[in-house]
Amino acid sequence: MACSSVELQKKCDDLASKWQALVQAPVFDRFVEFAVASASTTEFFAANGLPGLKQSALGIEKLVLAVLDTWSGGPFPADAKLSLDGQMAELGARVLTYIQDHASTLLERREHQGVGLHASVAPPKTIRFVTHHPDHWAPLIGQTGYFNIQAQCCSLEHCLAARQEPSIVLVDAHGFSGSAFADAVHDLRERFSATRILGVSLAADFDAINTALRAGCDYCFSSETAHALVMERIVKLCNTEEEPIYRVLVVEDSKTASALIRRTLTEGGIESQAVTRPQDVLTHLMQFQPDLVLMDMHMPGCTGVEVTRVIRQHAEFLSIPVVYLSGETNVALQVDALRMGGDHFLTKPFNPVVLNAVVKSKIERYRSLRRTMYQDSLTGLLNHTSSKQQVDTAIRSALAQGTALCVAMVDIDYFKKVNDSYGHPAGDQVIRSLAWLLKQRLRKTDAVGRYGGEEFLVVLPGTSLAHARQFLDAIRADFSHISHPHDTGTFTNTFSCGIAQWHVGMVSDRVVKQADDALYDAKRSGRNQIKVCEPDF
Ligand SMILES: Nc1nc2c(ncn2[C@@H]2O[C@H](COP(=O)(O)OP(=O)(O)OP(=O)(O)O)[C@@H](O)[C@H]2O)c(=O)[nH]1
Repeated sequence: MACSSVELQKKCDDLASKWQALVQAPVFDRFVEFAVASASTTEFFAANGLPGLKQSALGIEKLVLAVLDTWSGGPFPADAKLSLDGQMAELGARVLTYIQDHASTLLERREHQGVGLHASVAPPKTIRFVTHHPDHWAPLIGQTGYFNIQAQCCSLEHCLAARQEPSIVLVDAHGFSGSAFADAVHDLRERFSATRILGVSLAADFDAINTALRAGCDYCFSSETAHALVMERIVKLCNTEEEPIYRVLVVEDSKTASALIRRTLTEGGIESQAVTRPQDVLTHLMQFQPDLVLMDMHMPGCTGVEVTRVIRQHAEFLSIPVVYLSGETNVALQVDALRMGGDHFLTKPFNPVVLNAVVKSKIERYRSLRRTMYQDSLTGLLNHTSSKQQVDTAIRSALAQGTALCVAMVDIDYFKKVNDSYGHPAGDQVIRSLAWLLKQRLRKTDAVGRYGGEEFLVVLPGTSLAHARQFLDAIRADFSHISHPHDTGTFTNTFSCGIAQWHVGMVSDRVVKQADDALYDAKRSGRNQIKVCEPDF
């Protein structure tokens, strides 16, 4: 969970207080506030990795949206009130149980990640295998330890009785009869609020997957899925990073309308800034760096379409989503506005739940598009250009803060032989394994990128040469034990590494070159080892 117990309780209390306000005075404005809060609560649970709580909140949101469609004042529908009362009480009880079970949250523990030695920072994630065939999963369980994940096989009853929620439960459908698998998943979903549930060994048909998802699985795999793909999902789930908060620039000349829009965005957990003069839009875009622009259509001296056209003249804002929000009901004009570089059109008065949903879905798309520009597609790490930029950024901050900085080059040994002996896909899997391992073991402040084919660049701010060596050597030793699957068995592999320490006056190319020279030294000295570049100042 990425939030603290206090934040979780606050979110739940906020929803409850809006519900109470509505019960006391059932007026439409209060209902809209409750509607927005319910959508925001669902998203809050989803964003913080709480799928069980999300499911409960979603039930409330669905009821609310049904009422929003039909009710606009007068006595609040009695059946809806009864259902909402029940679901609010159930959610409150579930949140309370969850908080009591989690005296120290992952966030509280995570805060320690910025300090100390790398190898001891991240608390291990836990995965439980609920299976009738432990031998089948033994090789995969053997791998997890290297990724700082504690795995264990157990019975369903044992798993349900656990005091601490595991990060992941993998439920193996093989060996469950009739509806027992769906019942097991359902019980786990009810019991655990944050655990991700993986259904494996399912029949590869629509009904089997749909039933598993309905019961509460978050991810489904058929019996034909390779273990490597299940492992990839497990590592990804354990590797989640926090998304930076969404940012929206509101271009609107009416201060009242702007305040209303911004309040709705805040309810949805979105940060915003307002521009009342269209002429100031470029300055705000540069300074605030939003993910989306919400644009009024008619402003004094300028239309929203004209402002969008000016924005689109700047290469860096060519793809930023622009959503028009206007009282304009003329469809031809709306279509024209979209043709002129807009992405969506919402009419005023706006439905606040829909506004936040549109804004968020547009931002998600935009961010994932941007990610492809700086991420390597095979590993999800930074690509060559972005990893070099990370070195420059780290040098600037080491200079400003007067702290240490080390840069390392990591290269898989005899990789050509892997491709030649086991095939290119097996080679790709080795590259991915090393990428996951590095990512899993680094601190939030470190950076790792895929520098070339089987070569990685690691940036370790605030780290001495001795610590960098100790940390990377532990990873080297672990990597050499990981068995990689191929068609008829498994094989192991090693890597070599060179480390250089940055000193004041060194440019990024020089420190990277020194790390590369040290890597060459490690290769020449027999591989599967680490060499450091001795300071030459
Ligand atoms: N499977 C796979 N292979 C790749 C990828 N990128 C580069 N390679 C291969 O990686 C191999 C690198 O080989 P070499 O540079 O000779 O190095 P090596 O065999 O690892 O030998 P040493 O580095 O000296 O230990 C080449 O055969 C490339 O084709 C990739 O994305 N996937």
